[in-house]
Amino acid sequence: MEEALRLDTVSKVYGRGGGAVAALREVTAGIPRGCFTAVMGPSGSGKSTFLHCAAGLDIPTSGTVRLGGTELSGLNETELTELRRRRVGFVFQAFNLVPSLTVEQNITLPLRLARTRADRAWLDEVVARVGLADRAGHRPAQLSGGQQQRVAIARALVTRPEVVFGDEPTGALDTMTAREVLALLREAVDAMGQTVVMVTHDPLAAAYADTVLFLADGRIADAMDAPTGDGVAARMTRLGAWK
Ligand SMILES: Nc1ncnc2c1ncn2[C@@H]1O[C@H](COP(=O)(O)OP(=O)(O)OP(=O)(O)O)[C@@H](O)[C@H]1O
Repeated sequence: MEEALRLDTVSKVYGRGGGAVAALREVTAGIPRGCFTAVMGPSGSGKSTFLHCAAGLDIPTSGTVRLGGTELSGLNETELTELRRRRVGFVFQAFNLVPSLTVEQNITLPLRLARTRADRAWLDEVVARVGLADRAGHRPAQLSGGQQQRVAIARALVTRPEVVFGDEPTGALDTMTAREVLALLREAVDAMGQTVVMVTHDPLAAAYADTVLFLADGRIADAMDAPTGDGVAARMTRLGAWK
C-alpha cells in the first residue's frame, strides 16, 4: 500500500551528556495512505516525540522522515513552516481555536495563512460533515467542548492535507463526546480518503483505527491491525503500561 509518511531509523535525543534522554530509538514505520493509525504506549514511551518528528514540528537527532516524496531534513525553517501549513493538519487535546474568530473563520484560518482561497464547495462539505453548518457564525466560547473539537477537525481537513495528526484529540472530552469525535475522524478516513495518525492513551479510542503502533521505551514494540479495545488494553498491559 502507498505510504503517506515514512520514518526511517528515526532517533531523538533530548539534552546532552549525563542528562540526555533518548525519546525515540531508531524508529522505522510506514503510515499507509488513506488509513487511520493510532500510536499508543506507556507514559514517556515517545508518542508525542514520534508525532512531533513525523509532523515536522520537531527535528530528529538522526534518521529520516518523508512526507509524500519530501524528506523533511532537507527543508529549511521557512519550507518546514509552509509544509506544516499546507500539507499536514493538526488536532490537539486543547482545541487551540482563536476565541475572537467565528467558527468559519477558525476553519479557514489555515487557508488564509497559506494564502490560498477557500474552495467554497469543499468548505461547505467539511463544515457539513462536522455538523456545524448552523454554527458557522458562532464564536468558540458559544460551543461545547465536542463542538469546538469538531471545529478543530474541520480546520485540520480544510487544506486537504496529506496527513492529519491528532495528539490526544479526545483527552479533554467526556466518553460520549469523545466517541463522536472519533467517529468523525473515522469518517474522514472512510469517506474522504484522509490519512490520520493519532496519539492516544485510550484503548477504546485506538480501536477506531485500522492499525495501532505500540511504542515502548522509544521503540516500536508491536503493531495490531483491526484493533479492539480489549485487545489493545491487553497489549498495553503486556507492555507494562498499567502495572
Ligand atoms: N523537550 C524535552 N526535553 C527533555 N526531555 C524530553 C522532552 N520532551 C520529551 N522528553 C522526554 O522524552 C521521553 C518521551 O517523551 P514523550 O512526551 O514523547 O512521551 P509520551 O509517550 O508522549 O508520554 P506521555 O504519554 O506521558 O505524554 C520522556 O522521557 C520525556 O521525559
